[in-house]
Amino acid sequence: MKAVAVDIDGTITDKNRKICVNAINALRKAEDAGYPVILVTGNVLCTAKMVSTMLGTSGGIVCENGGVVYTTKRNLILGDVKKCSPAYELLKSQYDVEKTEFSDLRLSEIAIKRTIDVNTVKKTVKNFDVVVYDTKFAIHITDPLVNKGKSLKIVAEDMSITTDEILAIGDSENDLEFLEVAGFKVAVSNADDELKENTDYVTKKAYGDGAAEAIEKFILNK
Ligand SMILES: O=C(O)COP(=O)(O)O
Ligand SMILES: [Mg+2]
Repeated sequence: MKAVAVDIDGTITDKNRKICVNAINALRKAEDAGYPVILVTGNVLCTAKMVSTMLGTSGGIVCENGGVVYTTKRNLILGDVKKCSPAYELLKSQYDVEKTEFSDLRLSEIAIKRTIDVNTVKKTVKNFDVVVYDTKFAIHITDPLVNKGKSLKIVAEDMSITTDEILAIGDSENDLEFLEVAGFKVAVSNADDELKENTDYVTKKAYGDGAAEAIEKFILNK
């Protein structure tokens, strides 16, 4: 492996999005050992960039579920939010939905609070050209042409590595695509069943402690 790619919410944090100290330490040690860390998240760029700065990660950043890519070589908006708006407007006309905070900073997709069942969202917008993810922290209405996996490939290219040289760690359905392209796939123990069924390793510990467990086991203690 040459790099580590981690989801943020539910993977290096706890269930309330509070970052886990063990995950911070493991990520710092991975960087110090020469394994750049890539953040791959549904969060907006300014949130992800601040997490990257505070963690000291040196790999690129995939945000908005692949809709936005940030590397030392380029900053790309790949998702088309114009595909997502009509779906959101229909939802809003039928249900009491609310965008997540800082929605004006979201460039390539629309994220709403989990005040509505995700299956109701998926049913309501089924005729629109969108993909809906429930990350357990928000519901995202996204451009089907982008996802975390496709954008991780762009980041890997800018880092002169291939995605099969990356160890990837995630917790929910919006992580499926980036784990799929990674060389070693890890689901934390709190992950969705669908993610756990498609991985090389499921951690014994949950949330950020699980991410730390996998980094120590497969990167630091190799
Ligand atoms: O933005 C979200 O809803 C979840 O973010 P994540 O992809 O880092 O888990
Ligand atoms: Mg997550």
